[in-house]
Amino acid sequence: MDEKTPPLSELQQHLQLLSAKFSERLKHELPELRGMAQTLRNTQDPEDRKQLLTRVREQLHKLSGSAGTFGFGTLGKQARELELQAVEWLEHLVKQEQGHSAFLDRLEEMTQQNFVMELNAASGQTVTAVSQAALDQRRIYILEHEVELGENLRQTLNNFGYIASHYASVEALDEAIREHMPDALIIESQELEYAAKLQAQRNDALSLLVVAPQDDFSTQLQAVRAGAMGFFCKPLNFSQLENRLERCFAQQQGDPYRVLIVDDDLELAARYSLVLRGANMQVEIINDPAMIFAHMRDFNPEVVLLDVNMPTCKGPELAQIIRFNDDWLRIPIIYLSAETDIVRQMSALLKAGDDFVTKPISDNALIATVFARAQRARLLSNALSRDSLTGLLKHADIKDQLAVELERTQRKSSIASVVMLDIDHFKQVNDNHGHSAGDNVIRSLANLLRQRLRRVDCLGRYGGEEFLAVLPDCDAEQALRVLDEIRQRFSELCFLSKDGQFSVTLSAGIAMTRSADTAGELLERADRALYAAKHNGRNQVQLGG
Ligand SMILES: Nc1nc2c(ncn2[C@@H]2O[C@H](COP(=O)(O)OP(=O)(O)OP(=O)(O)O)[C@@H](O)[C@H]2O)c(=O)[nH]1
Repeated sequence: MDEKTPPLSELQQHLQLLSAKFSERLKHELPELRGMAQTLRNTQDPEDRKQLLTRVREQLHKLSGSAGTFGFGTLGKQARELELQAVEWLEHLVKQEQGHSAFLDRLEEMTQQNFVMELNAASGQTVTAVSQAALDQRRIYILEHEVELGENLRQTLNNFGYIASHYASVEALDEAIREHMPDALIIESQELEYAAKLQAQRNDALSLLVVAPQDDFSTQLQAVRAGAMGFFCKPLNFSQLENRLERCFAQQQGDPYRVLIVDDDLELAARYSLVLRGANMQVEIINDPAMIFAHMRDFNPEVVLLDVNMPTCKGPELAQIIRFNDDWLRIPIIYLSAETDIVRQMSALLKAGDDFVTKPISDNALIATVFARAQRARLLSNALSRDSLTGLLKHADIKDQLAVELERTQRKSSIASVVMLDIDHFKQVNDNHGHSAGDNVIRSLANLLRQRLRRVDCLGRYGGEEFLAVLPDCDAEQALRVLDEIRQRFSELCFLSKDGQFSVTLSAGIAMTRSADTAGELLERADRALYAAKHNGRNQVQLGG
């Protein structure tokens, strides 16, 4: 049930539709409760009363958790108070038979009221929508008076997959900006005044990189005051500059957090999902806890939201099942429950799980809780699984991804391409230009791959100068085309070392998931294709048999 984030107005409409659906549900649920209250009045047998009262309490518990979320705050509060009384009554069933008549009066009274949707109160929790930036290709403007340098930089950034434009004067840049705002601006330090003015006119900060003839303190301070995110001295190191751009964009817009909701209440789950999608998160819902494994594997959530009271399996039980699997230890589990008893909350958390959110929860509180958990989970996961030089997955993690993807293609009868890439004669790069120039080349290839491949593709640093990419739903022809384009662009990149400029090439081998039963076999095939590419003269892509 993974859907794209709808626009805000559409989202609000969806939310209202769900509240209307919930209101329809109340038309059955409230009379049902009233019926139970009346039966309770006439039931004398203590065992029957206990059973009935337990059902009433469960029903009240559900109502107290959901009504407020759908805008029926008063009903939610009343249900909560009655639930607490029902609990009390259940605990002292034998001793205290008198007080319950007042309880039943209040219960019947509640079910007869005509509750109105308190929309204003509910939408006091306005859903914060984060705009979905055009992620595919970033527009970069360069203001550089030295035409040759500006053009070279433009060409290099285009090779990385950006749409770069070069301007040789502030006037020309200003005209372009009036037409279309760029995602980032690279500007010379003598034009910082213009950059500062531009920043002051915007609500959100523009990614600004400053190029200066020297790195003195006062120019850098000026750059910081203009809102610069990077400062570079001439002669320009293009790959360092590109790397900084990449970091700026990664900070601005990461992939949406993935959230899995497990709740047997369809409408409530749909509501949470809409609210989180409105905050640019990707959400899947499951109503049957037994489906958990497939969703954990395929969707790979960064946060799991668990209802506590589900008929077939309690939330803490499901949390314990999730914790049986070491691969899912990093994923935070948040319980969503109308349970306010701190002792019972603690006991659930002691079994498994990381946090407790009490229903009804405001939209903004839900977003904030999930966001904070997801952010931390991603940071932790990146720190553990990402290679520090390139930010790509480490050897073991990309191999894990390969196994996951192979299993998925086998289950769904789909295909994926697996690519092994290696930089040609890399030892010579190190020997001729130094280790740090070599590191720059590795980082640049990682950035280029990130830019040119899709977000669904998995990328890892397999070895020193060797990379592994897994491209889901990508046939051999597409893989060949895209890899050959990457090869071509990489060969056109111009690197700088103390001894001058140089360029480098790469070789790649592709294997198709269909051709192998195991991840090991696939890697072997891709490696053989890479070997063939090297053997045939390098700077080429080969498709394995
Ligand atoms: N700068 C840098 N060099 C690395 C890193 N990891 C591995 N290397 C170097 O990469 C070089 C790999 O060289 P080889 O495997 O002999 O192959 P090659 O020179 O690339 O030649 P072919 O693959 O046959 O085209 C070695 O010199 C390693 O020291 C790294 O993180 N940074």
